[in-house]
Amino acid sequence: MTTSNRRLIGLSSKMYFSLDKTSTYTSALLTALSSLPSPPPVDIFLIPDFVTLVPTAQQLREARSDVWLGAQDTHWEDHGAYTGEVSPTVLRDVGVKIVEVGHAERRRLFGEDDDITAKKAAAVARNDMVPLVCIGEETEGDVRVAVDEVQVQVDAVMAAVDAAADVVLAYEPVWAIGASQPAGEEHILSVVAGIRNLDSVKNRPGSTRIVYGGSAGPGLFERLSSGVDGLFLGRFGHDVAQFVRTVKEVIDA
Ligand SMILES: O=C[C@H](O)COP(=O)(O)O
Repeated sequence: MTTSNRRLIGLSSKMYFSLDKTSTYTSALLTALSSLPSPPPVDIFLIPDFVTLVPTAQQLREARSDVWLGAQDTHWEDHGAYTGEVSPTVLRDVGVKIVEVGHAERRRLFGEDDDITAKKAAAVARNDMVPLVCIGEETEGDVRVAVDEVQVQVDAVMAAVDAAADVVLAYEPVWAIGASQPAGEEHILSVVAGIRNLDSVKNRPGSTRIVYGGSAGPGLFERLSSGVDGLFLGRFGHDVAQFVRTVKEVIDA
């Protein structure tokens, strides 16, 4: 796998979209992105739900798109008696390139801890996809406290993932997810600088890109571009025009 330091921006539809909505969203997105240079100067990813991965992969293939297909989760084993789970090998077969693990909603609602998140991240890298590891502190407050809380999450993942693999960390303060506005730029930049300075991050040979997520949308990236590698959008990317506007901002900042 080649390492990359390109900026990246993507969107997870979480469980908001119907089958039809994912299809119409993807078509509109591909049309809007066709005005960008090809290949685009940043990595762009789209993460629909599991059921729509196959038709979305087909849409991307038919459009010969450079947009990366992503998955919202994976199991940590490649095969076995794990009813209801999805294998990372199947995700790779479908054409998935980036897999989200450890999202705050998985941690809070489904009891996923750092150990499970680390095993999932390792499984993604082992199957030649990029782990998109969500990390973030629970409560709004001091930068030092946030970095200490996030360090435990990051160290667990980095101990499990091949040191040469590309990793993307999505810094998503839990208190800024689903909010009306993102965390303040000073807080984001300070915590991201603290993450980059962790031994488990700065000493690994593989690339570690850090994007910000949590009520991200248009108008944010120009304030973060000095220290952050991109954005991870949720609700504020549901409108294709708003998402593409944000993509352009990440390219131009
Ligand atoms: O997966 C994306 C993040 O959790 C952000 O979601 P949000 O922008 O809707 O708060």
